[in-house]
Amino acid sequence: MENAQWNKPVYETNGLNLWYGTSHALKNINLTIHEKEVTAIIGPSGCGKSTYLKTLNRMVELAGNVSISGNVTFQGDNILDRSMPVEMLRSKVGMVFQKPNPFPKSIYENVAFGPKIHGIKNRAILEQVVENSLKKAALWDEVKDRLHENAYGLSGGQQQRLCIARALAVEPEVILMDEPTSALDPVSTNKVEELIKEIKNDVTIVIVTHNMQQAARISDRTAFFLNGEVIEYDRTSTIFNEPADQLTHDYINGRFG
Ligand SMILES: Nc1ncnc2c1ncn2[C@@H]1O[C@H](COP(=O)(O)OP(=O)(O)OP(=O)(O)O)[C@@H](O)[C@H]1O
Repeated sequence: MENAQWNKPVYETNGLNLWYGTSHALKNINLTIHEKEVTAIIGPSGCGKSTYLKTLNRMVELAGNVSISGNVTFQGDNILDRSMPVEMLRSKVGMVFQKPNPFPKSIYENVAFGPKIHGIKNRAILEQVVENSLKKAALWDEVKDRLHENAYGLSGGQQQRLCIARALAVEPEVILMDEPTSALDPVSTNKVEELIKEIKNDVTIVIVTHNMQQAARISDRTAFFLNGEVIEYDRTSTIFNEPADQLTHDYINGRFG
């Protein structure tokens, strides 16, 4: 069942424009991300999905030569304001990438890393955080007897769930996911989808996906991007069953993209 219609806004994007050099990648984006919902971002390759996602934690600036106008507020603060400390933002907003990227450390150390950075030193507390995070990421049973083995020994699907556990360990408000299952087999994909449905009780999720069935299965709202613009943004059931825009209809039905 979808969440209530008006969950509290977490992010509010107003009149966002972004250029890489002279290339206009995001055009007048207006989008509200609601708390404890899964918001899917869909659209053809190159339409600006990842750029928008990476604006939400200001990672996009790492590309260099990026200029931005407009407003993106996170919990009421404009994150594009230079005075907003990016570390504070990133401590509340985790990210999971297309390719699992565990650290070359043990499973335990991967999950304990963030809490340690945040100052937790007590071993018993750390052990509890690691266990809870791995349980939330539906990985505990598979790794509880090998916590001190290198994370690279896990399968790709397990590594991706470990990365989700690592993100959850710092109790973020939001997790941004950039095509988190595109490198995984169907069984692992299913596990990650189930876990996304589970963790949205605790955390807001924004997910970029090329897989429209996935967007339909797991998200509450869907934004359809095309050529740097949001063509339509609505409840997922509306986008997939009765979209307002012909372009959305055509994309959903595989006519292009
Ligand atoms: N670092 C960069 N420098 C210059 N242009 C970039 C950079 N990153 C992305 N772009 C361009 O910005 C546009 C949007 O790219 P983006 O990666 O956001 O699209 P996307 O919808 O996520 O695509 P895909 O589905 O293929 O990952 C594209 O035209 C892309 O070539």
